[in-house]
Amino acid sequence: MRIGVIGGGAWGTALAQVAARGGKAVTLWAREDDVVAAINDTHENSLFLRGVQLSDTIRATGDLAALNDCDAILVVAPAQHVRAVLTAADTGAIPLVLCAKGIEAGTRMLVGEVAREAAPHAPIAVLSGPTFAHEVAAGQPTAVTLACADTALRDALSARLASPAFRPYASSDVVGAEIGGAVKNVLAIACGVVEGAGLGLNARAALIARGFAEMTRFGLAKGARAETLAGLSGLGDLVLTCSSTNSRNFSLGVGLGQGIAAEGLLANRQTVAEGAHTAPVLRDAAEAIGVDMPVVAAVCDLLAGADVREIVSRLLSRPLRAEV
Ligand SMILES: NC(=O)c1ccc[n+]([C@@H]2O[C@H](COP(=O)([O-])OP(=O)(O)OC[C@H]3O[C@@H](n4cnc5c(N)ncnc54)[C@H](O)[C@@H]3O)[C@@H](O)[C@H]2O)c1
Ligand SMILES: O=P(O)(O)OC[C@H](O)CO
Repeated sequence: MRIGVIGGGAWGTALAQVAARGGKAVTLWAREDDVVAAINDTHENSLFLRGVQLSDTIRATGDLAALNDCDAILVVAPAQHVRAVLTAADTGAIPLVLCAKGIEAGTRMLVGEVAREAAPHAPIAVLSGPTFAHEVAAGQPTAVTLACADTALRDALSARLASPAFRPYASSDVVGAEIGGAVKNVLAIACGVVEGAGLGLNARAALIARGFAEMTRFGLAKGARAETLAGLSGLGDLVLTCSSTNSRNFSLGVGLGQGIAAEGLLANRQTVAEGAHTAPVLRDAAEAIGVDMPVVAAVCDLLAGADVREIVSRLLSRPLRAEV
């Protein structure tokens, strides 16, 4: 199975490295000419994944047409750009493995729904889970959810990508795998706020648990399965992203918690904090179907400039209620 990758950010590059293990050829499309040149000339993506020596069987290209002879393509552009790159790539019926975590602004579509519109003939799979790119690229042990309705395709993809250090767990719940990854980014911002505002570890644990309740309410309403949300792509990724400043979303929240305005934190950044884009879309999508997501709403208000103490006091003064 010849693998192509769309997206030369940290995660696309790390996944190219996963796919290239054992000396297999991988074609990686990157948007930036200097990323293409750096990968081909020095086998390092010095812009997005500095310090990782990449396999010399990874060939980078700036030409999307170079992916047309692949047997499967990992789509690793940020969620807000997936539609544009898939439309431009025009890869026909080549299976797409969606690896971005987010919801498209404007349409409120999950990345899978976007891909079905932009590439209507392509079989769709989703790869998601607790995966810091640097650790994956360094070969540290990692497990992910690989969701696809077509079991033969799913098994072929799993066999192609698996190694002792990279374990895909199979699922048929594509929507569930997507929702976990999209929602956890917003909740990670909230946990970062708790850290930045010095509210303590009890508060962070409470937020992870109550955030997971929000993820579950929204996911079930959208047709996800509870066990997917409690698995690697949901709770697993939530715990990872809410625990470390290695997370861009958590780090953004730390800044907000310290009272720094979102505008400044988000200006001129090269790396993506998906939760900032997903938060308002998720809040609106939840409101539209009557799902209560107070932590997500609080993150939206903080991103819009609300005062941290006011938002914390609003959350803590909500009426007491049953846990479940
Ligand atoms: N970095 C990780 O550890 C990690 C792990 C799992 C999933 N993800 C997800 O992977 C996706 C990509 O994130 P990343 O970390 O690889 O990115 P990154 O932050 O390392 O780099 C930003 C990426 O955005 C791309 N980009 C910027 N403007 C663009 C445009 N107009 N059109 C197309 N692409 C554009 C850049 O080319 C670059 O590839 C995100 O959805 C992210 O949530 C990331
Ligand atoms: O750095 P973040 O917050 O985008 O998180 C990266 C991955 O999604 C963690 O699984």
